[in-house]
Amino acid sequence: MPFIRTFSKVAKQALLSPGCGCQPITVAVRTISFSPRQVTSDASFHSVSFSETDHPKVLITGGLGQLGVGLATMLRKRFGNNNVILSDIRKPPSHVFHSGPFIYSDILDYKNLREIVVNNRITWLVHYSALLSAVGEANVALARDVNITGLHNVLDIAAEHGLRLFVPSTIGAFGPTSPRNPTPDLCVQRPRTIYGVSKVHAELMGEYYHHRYGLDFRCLRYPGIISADSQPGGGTTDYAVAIFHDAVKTGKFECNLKPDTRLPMMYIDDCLRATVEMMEAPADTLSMRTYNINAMSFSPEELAQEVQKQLPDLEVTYDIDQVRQAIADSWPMNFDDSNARNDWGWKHDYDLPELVQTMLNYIGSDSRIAKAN
Ligand SMILES: NC(=O)c1ccc[n+]([C@@H]2O[C@H](COP(=O)([O-])OP(=O)(O)OC[C@H]3O[C@@H](n4cnc5c(N)ncnc54)[C@H](O)[C@@H]3O)[C@@H](O)[C@H]2O)c1
Ligand SMILES: C[C@@H](O)[C@H](N)C(=O)O
Repeated sequence: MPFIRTFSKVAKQALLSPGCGCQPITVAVRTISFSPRQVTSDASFHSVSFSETDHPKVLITGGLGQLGVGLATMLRKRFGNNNVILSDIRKPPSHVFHSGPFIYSDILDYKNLREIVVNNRITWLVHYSALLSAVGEANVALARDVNITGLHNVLDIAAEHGLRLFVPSTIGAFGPTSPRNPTPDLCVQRPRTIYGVSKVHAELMGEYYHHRYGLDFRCLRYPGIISADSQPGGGTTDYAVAIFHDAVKTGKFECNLKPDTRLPMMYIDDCLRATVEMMEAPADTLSMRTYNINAMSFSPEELAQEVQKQLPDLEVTYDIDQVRQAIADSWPMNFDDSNARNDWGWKHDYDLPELVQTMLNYIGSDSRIAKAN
């Protein structure tokens, strides 16, 4: 029986301050027989007494995807290398493995995840594991397991151990009946992908645990994220990363979305900074627990034109992927993030020209180094 059903009392507000966690990473060696899903009805959440001056001890699930390594780098600079643990089910590349603590964690393995949280005195959990929109449609059963069952494990462990929990949502949490231009925080959400359905579920479950049990749940709906040094994991917005690599390497790009498909987008540095800012925001500044964040909106032809200002010889052709196109046509065109801006001061740094310049500088210098070696 899920532990949530066994609680008769509403737990007190989970502690809001970031917690301490200065121990070196602990390898899981014990088998724990006690399950928090079987606690008795008079149980209450841990009352964690951390000093305000101590750093949080952070665990990032699904950390080897497009966003996790960058977030770990940012958090490690802020809180210290040993206070941020990356985890995933994949083998980390050598530079990631040697840059700070890494641990194997399958979010579908509840006991293992709980053991990692306990043994390492985790206080913040950033839950990045997911199957994105296009790969989710290709494997609905796996997406349902990872995105929904995995989330249940994370929620229960976060609630039981008084963690601050960040779960990203997405523009994909909206659907064809949502207002698309712009899309506000609160409106109809009837997505038509398993990815979107699982993210609406995550938003609602996180907010429910917050109101019912005091879980410090925080959620941002990210737009499509664009990064130079990490590859996207199979989404609908991936074209906006691929164009830069192809433009620099071959001077040609074949786009899988129609030229006028407008979607909200953001450079990775803005996305990761927003995540840290929202995690650090005092609870009383958060009038909601799930916020839209945005930076820019553009279509493939507008992005191509901006890239062609720097690389005029770039040739762009279109070969439409019907699955991705149908998904994109149901998503927001512009995202209204005024609540994030008003409540906790969200402000993006990168618009389209800065994004293009930054991406080309990064990928261009990378390819010059590769050619020189
Ligand atoms: N990248 C974007 O454009 C974007 C936009 C909106 C929201 N998001 C959200 O941000 C989060 C991170 O996105 P990303 O782009 O880094 O995703 P990604 O697909 O690149 O990485 C996801 C990671 O999850 C891991 N994973 C899969 N199954 C797992 C399991 N059973 N246990 C543990 N890990 C598992 C994968 O190995 C992978 O490394 C996701 O929740 C995603 O929905 C991303
Ligand atoms: C938008 C986002 O959630 C992801 N990049 C996708 O396209 O699936």
